[in-house]
Amino acid sequence: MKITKLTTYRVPPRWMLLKIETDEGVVGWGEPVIEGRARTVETAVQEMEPYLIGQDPARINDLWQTMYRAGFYRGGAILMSAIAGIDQALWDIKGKVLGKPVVELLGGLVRDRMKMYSWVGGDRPSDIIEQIRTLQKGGFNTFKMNGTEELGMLDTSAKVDEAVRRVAEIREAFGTTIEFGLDFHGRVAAPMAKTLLRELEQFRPLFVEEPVLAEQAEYYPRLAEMTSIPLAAGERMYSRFEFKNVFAAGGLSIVQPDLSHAGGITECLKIASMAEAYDITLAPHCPLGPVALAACLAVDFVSYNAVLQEQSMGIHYNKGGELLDYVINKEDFKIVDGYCNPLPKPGLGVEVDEERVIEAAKNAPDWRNPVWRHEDGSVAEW
Ligand SMILES: O=C(O)C(=O)C[C@@H](O)[C@H](O)CO
Ligand SMILES: [Mg+2]
Repeated sequence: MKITKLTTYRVPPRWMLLKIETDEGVVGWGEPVIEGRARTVETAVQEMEPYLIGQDPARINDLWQTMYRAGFYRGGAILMSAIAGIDQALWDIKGKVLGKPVVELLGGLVRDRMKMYSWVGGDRPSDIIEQIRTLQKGGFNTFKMNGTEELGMLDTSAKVDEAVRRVAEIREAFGTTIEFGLDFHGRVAAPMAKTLLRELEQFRPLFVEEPVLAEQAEYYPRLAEMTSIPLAAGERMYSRFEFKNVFAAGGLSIVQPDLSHAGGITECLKIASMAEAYDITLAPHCPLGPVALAACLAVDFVSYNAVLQEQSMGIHYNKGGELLDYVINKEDFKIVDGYCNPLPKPGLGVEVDEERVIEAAKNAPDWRNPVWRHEDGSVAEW
């Protein structure tokens, strides 16, 4: 079998889908994208084509290593997202050729169902109680929200109180009938992280995500020393070579590689097993589309340390498109009592509605995250 063609489709709300065709008619789908840089990743995918056209799609490991090493420069959000989407599509092809779900090619299920969580509150957290109540009706009992709005590198007690009050209200309303993670989203600088973690400790959030920016990862062990709140990070780290330094330094309890940013299934499987060796849990980042989610689930169902899976149904970013809009087998993604079952179909398990994708790609948005500014006019971490 030979790879014959790669086609990318940028589609609402802010995703990109990749179709890899072969000379025997088997097609694989991937989701290479960096939110807000879809066109850049699209070009990176096109620049990877010479490594792929005419090659045997079954040789995923050789194709992965070639895409990673042959261009001399490596790593980073763009190149690793391009490789990620191509890798996903190659696993999809392999499963379809063998008539098996990817999980079966990876040694089979380590669990029967996977715990899912849902976002609430939006960019500037609000209406959280109501949104939790609504999602509880859909069976969710685990949630994530932004921990703060814009926050200065050094900010006021009032801002700290605002963040704490929001969390206090959640515990007041739901007690321990629900769990929730707080995403600091890189908005919190080291000077404020210590204060916020100390003040939030009493409410025992399930985790605090990106307690500081990924480029400040040396703070993870120091922050972990002063709090019992599990610290989570990983969406802005892109290969096992980045994660190894963080694992060795300590501090992380949860690692959150993104299957569409960190080299795909081939790379994230390695990151997951490295994490397990350090007693670190796995909770793949996935505010994206159905193929990315399917790739996450393939890793979740074979990784003992997988504990939670993000999914984007109802997420505040999905304006103009929803998780299952481009999926024919929607029923396979059903979430029951907050859990998702393994996707049963061969390959990644997503039957892509290609006509819908092609139609939607005609109005591809150029999604960008907003540029926030502090009161003094300086740019704020979004
Ligand atoms: O889902 C998360 O944990 C996020 O932090 C969302 C962020 O990754 C946006 O997708 C960036 O555009
Ligand atoms: Mg996040």
